[in-house]
Amino acid sequence: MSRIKAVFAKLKEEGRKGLIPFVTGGDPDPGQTVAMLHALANAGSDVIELGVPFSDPMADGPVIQRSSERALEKGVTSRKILDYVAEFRQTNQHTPIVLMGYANPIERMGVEKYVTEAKKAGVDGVLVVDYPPEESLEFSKYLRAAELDPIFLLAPTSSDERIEKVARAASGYVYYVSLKGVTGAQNLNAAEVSSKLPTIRKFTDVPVGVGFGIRDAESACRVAQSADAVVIGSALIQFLEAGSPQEAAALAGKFIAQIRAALDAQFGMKQ
Ligand SMILES: O=P(O)(O)OC[C@@H](O)[C@@H](O)c1c[nH]c2ccccc12
Repeated sequence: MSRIKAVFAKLKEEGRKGLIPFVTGGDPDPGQTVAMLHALANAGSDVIELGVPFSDPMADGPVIQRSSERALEKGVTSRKILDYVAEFRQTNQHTPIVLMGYANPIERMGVEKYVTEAKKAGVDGVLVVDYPPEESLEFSKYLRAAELDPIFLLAPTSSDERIEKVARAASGYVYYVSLKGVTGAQNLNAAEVSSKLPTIRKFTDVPVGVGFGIRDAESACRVAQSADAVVIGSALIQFLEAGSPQEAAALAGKFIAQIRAALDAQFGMKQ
């Protein structure tokens, strides 16, 4: 069973909700990234989304754009991201890692090689923002052959037909984008999210993770009423920006631990 599948099966059994932080690999300090991954895992993250920095991240708002730029300035490449994962895996074999990125850096390495190297490093899933399922048949084929989960995005604008197609191709989890906009947007509407999820669930049993605009324990708990997992990126990165790069691991753990506690207090696990 894939690590992602195992994590969601356990959450379901316990009646708990998944917590998925997003950080850009190499930001704020490449020397801190592996420690940060461990801190996120130890604070109760169920899956970690690790961003591959890219110069033109069109789905991202200013916070993640800045994060990506900082990492690029420090020379963080796709290869280095894979090395961080491999180092993390030496002592953590249970927390799934999903690589988040754009097609260009992957194509630069070569799609097949990228998948082989990702598998070797201990990656569990890959989300490529500009690879919708119909344009990434070859890529998905390589991922499946390597037993990596292709993670796809659905959005409020997705038609029922599209939802069906993506839901059927999904494994690991489906990523439902909560709003029309970019990462870090402020107009989250949990009621709107919950009205869309039954359409996705009609076509698949794969868990649904929801992200975009979740900023704190309160918004995480509201979205978790209907989602299987919540994704938090920009708010975490902003929190890290307020501290020094050397403290990044400790701060990331602190931020995620309080959201973990709020979710567990409300869903399933008795304190
Ligand atoms: O930043 P937010 O609003 O908390 O949303 C999560 C998001 O950052 C993360 O999942 C992500 C980062 N880059 C992306 C690109 C596309 C889809 C999702 C993402």
